[in-house]
Amino acid sequence: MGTDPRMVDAKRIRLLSVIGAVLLSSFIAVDLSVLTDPLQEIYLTSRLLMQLPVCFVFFLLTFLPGYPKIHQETVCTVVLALVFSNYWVIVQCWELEQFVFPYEGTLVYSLFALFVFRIRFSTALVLCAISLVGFAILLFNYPVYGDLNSINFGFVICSMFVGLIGVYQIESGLSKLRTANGKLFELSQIDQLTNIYNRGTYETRFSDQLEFNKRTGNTMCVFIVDLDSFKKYNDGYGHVQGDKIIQLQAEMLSKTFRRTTDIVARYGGEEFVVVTTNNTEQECEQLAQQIIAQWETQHIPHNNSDETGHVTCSVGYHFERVDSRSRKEKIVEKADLALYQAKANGRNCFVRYQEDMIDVS
Ligand SMILES: Nc1nc2c(ncn2[C@@H]2O[C@H](COP(=O)(O)OP(=O)(O)OP(=O)(O)O)[C@@H](O)[C@H]2O)c(=O)[nH]1
Repeated sequence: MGTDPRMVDAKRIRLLSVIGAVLLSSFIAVDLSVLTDPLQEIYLTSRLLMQLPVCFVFFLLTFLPGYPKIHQETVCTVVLALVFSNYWVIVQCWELEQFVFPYEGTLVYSLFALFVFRIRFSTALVLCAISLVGFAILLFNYPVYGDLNSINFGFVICSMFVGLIGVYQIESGLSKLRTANGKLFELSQIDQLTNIYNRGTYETRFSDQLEFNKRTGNTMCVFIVDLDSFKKYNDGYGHVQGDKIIQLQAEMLSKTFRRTTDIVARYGGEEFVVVTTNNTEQECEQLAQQIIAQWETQHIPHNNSDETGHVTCSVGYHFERVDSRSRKEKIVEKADLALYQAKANGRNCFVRYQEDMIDVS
């Protein structure tokens, strides 16, 4: 439930600290108008020598590169410093002239921390507990508010309690939202039937990887895998069974291509695409062989198959040493051409793209 340090925007915090300081300063003129000269001196000491410098130090701290990591503790400390300097003013005004300086300002400081700086619940709890203890000590030692001492204390407790409930609700709401967002993000990336990348994710990841490989000069190999006579399989065994075959193909490809840089995706229907980086030509041929061989091992009956009597697939692939001229569309087009050739060769086989290959589709 904690705040992710990456989500703390130092610029926003800085702006808020300036707004806080301006609000604080705007009260000065009004407060001074109700204070006598000796009390004005105390008041100005608290504002000009304590609170505003604390705000300024806070402002400077937000420039630290590691500030997001100490945001919670910093806000808590800064606000407690403001709250206790206010307690100091209350005590001084009372001791000097029995003047009842209002305590409500301290509540505003805490609410600012809770809802404007949006500190997390655990930090808010510490902040509220310490300021409440401070207020209790003040009231216990100085009967500043006379008969209203206990009522005022009760009011402060209730305000803090309401504030804490608010923080808790915001925090748990945000946490649920974050989880839902994560789930949505995952759903937008993953194909629901096969649990591998969908076409959109494949496109983006392929483009990113191609750009990276252009800089490093790595090799890339794109395999297009297509289940054979799948329409007939569906017609004979039903769509539900057909779905299971599609899932199995995805599972087998995911097990074969396990590198973090490998992209295994459902290209559409019963067609899959795999992008792999930094393999040799021999390795790519072995991988294509493996994709075909896996169905041989499974030996799942397909009585309507034109060729073998069991489920098979065809593979077209294109191997390329990437350079600045490499184009995604061209690479895929070549792998696709190789796949058409594999189908034309009688299915259940793999074909590597050759420069002299003509479009047989
Ligand atoms: N069960 C199931 N079938 C699908 C899905 N997506 C596409 N298909 C079916 O896959 C079949 C693909 O048929 P075709 O494109 O004619 O290809 P094919 O019958 O495999 O023939 P070749 O590719 O030439 O071997 C169609 O019947 C689609 O309905 C799916 O998610 N589940």
